[in-house]
Amino acid sequence: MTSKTIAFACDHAGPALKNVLMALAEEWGYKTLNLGTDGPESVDYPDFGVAMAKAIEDKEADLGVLICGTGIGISIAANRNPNVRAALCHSGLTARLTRQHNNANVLALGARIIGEEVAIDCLKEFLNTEFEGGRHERRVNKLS
Ligand SMILES: O=C(CO)[C@H](O)[C@H](O)[C@H](O)COP(=O)(O)O
Repeated sequence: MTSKTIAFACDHAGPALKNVLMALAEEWGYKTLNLGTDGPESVDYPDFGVAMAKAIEDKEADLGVLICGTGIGISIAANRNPNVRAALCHSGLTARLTRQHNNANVLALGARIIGEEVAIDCLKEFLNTEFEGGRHERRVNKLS
């Protein structure tokens, strides 16, 4: 059992995938924080990227998952906050490596780019992988 809280946010391209991933995270013992959006009405991804950044900055969540059509716009928005290292991933391997090397604290996914199984794989690797530190710590420190 983990006491970590994972925040989830998406634009209108992501509610279906967000619900699948949130349910899985809860099944795996994580607390979840849903920052919306929850319906198909068109919204603006920066609003949700910024909401995620605030949740990370305020320590309401330990890690986050962002979803938009490509994962690009919403990760750009979140990454403008210096507390966020959002990584756009398209495979379990990239999700694992961004935890090991970049200490990414937010996983970004493109709901119109990858399928559900790949997204689940990304989430599993992201949540089950620790930062390696060492030479990577020096590089991550230079990001801020
Ligand atoms: O920000 C994006 C592109 O990097 C996302 O894919 C958005 O979800 C997309 O732009 C939304 O597009 P829509 O035509 O308004 O659904």
